[in-house]
Amino acid sequence: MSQPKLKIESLNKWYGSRKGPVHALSDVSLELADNEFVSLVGASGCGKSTLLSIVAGLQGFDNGVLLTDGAPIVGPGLDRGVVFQSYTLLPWLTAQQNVEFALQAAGLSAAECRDVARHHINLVKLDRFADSFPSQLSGGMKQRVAIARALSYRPKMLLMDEPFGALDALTRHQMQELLTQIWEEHRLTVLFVTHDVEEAVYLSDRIIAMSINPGRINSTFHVGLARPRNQDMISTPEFLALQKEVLNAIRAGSQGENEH
Ligand SMILES: Nc1ncnc2c1ncn2[C@@H]1O[C@H](COP(=O)(O)OP(=O)(O)OP(=O)(O)O)[C@@H](O)[C@H]1O
Repeated sequence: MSQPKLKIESLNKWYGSRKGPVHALSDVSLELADNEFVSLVGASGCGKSTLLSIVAGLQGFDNGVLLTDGAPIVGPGLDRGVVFQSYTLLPWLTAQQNVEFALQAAGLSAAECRDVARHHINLVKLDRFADSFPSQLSGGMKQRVAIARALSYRPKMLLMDEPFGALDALTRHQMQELLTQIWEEHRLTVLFVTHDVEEAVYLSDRIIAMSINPGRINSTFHVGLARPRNQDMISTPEFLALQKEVLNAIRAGSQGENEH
């Protein structure tokens, strides 16, 4: 049997705080298959961002197992692209240059950087805005640049923390369409954090609902909706029933064990 793309086993993470230790992740175990799209949902503070940043290698954990393709994750790497809610673009560089900058760090020549960056700017449909600076771009466009940048060094895994959380509803739907299209064409493993259950159902193969205090996995939902998906599916009984089930799980997990 092939290795899972991501394997998390009995992972624990504690933070120190003035009020005492916070058990941010308690015995979290999760596997992602190659090309699988998995969303993490749950009440604020259940550890979604912590888990994502640990997988990104941006912070460590106290104990447990964390492997990608069977190898331990010990820090950030080009095999994992990260997109956050805030756009994190360099304001003094154009859209094209922001992507080139990431590629220079990956060791490509100047000509390769230019070509690969242009290809990914086109992929996110920003051809006409390649030479615009972030201040000249809308929120959705800035997030397209961030996605182009994350995809440009061809990661095997895309880690996204509320990437569309700051966008208006229409732009958000457009970005969901774009992401689905890119994911269907290029196939990569995605771990996606969102507060929006509709978004999670629309995008995912699987949804992981987490509980708070301590942060842990409380339920898993397989999304059986056919692909390719379209926004019309959002009003079908099947979609709405799953959305309700996930919402109920989030509600049930929003009061911590430590608070009863
Ligand atoms: N740097 C830190 N120091 C201390 N405690 C932290 C730190 N970062 C997160 N926490 C705590 O760890 C728990 C999990 O936080 P985390 O941000 O991962 O949750 P989340 O589910 O992503 O929340 P949200 O949906 O609000 O972003 C919370 O109790 C939070 O207060």
